[in-house]
Amino acid sequence: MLINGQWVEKWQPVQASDDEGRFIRQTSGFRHRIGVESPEGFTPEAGRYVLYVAYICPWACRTLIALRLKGLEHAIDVRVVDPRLTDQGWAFSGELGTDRDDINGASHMHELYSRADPTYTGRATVPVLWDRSRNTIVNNESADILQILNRDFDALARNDVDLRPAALIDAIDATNARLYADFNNGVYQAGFATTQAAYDEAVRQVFDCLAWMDARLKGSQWLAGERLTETDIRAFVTLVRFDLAYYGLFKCNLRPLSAYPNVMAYLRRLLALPAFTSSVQADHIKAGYYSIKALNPTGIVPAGPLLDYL
Ligand SMILES: N[C@@H](CCC(=O)N[C@@H](CS)C(=O)NCC(=O)O)C(=O)O
Repeated sequence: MLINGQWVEKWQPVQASDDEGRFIRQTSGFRHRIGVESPEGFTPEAGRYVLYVAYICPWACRTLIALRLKGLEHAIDVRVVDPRLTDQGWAFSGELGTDRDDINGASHMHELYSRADPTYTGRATVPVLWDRSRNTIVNNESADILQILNRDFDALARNDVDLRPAALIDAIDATNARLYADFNNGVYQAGFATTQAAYDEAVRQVFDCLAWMDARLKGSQWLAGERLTETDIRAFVTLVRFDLAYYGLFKCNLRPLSAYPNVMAYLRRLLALPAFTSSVQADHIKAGYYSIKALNPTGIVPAGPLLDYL
């Protein structure tokens, strides 16, 4: 991680935990919005911003899906880091077809953080929305970037899609809150738990949440109302990694995903949409998660599972 703008080599992929061994996620440090009246001058312009993502990362893939659903590929460049975290964090090496950083010439993601803030302390996470005009990070919080892509770039979006319609905001926010706590972050809490009690608590939340989603999807195509919203993006990124990584590596193995028929049908429905399918690189997901040494010291990537939906 970066400490006061300097990369500290003793990088530890397992995140912080509380006294009971529960995993704690770092809060994001750059939280600007984009707008014609942005006090920092972050105005919406085609060609000005770059979205840095990793295909392994569910948080980054949320933003990639939103960008493609909105039809913003022509306006915002995307650069992809390698799937494996190195001892210097995310790298640009061209591994598995990833990108070199031709925009900033960085070899590692942390260089962009210290360029944006020479005194930055924290992990150099993806996604990052970068401003090539002011040479800085606009935002590194995927929940914000989802909203930025949905609304702040509306004048440039080629698709007339609203992922957060006013009439559904309460349902979206309520569903997102449960999804985040019990599912999106819940799988990480199971995977990175350092005590049995913390793991037991997390894995129960994950499977209670799957059962709740399955019941909700019985009479509805989407999770937060009768249309596709950002909530479906948030659910998808965790669902599509479930069999590939969370079931095995994160020990979320109480039941297979196939035990939830409505959830499976929903996952297939989302995978039929190009913005969703194109965000899934199974080889990156497996290589990335199984490279977490603290959870998989040998680094061996399992052969399976063979999945008929990917
Ligand atoms: N709050 C962030 C979390 C992003 C996040 O945790 N990204 C992970 C990859 S899945 C990361 O970059 N980890 C690198 C690290 O922790 O050093 C968001 O949702 O945007």
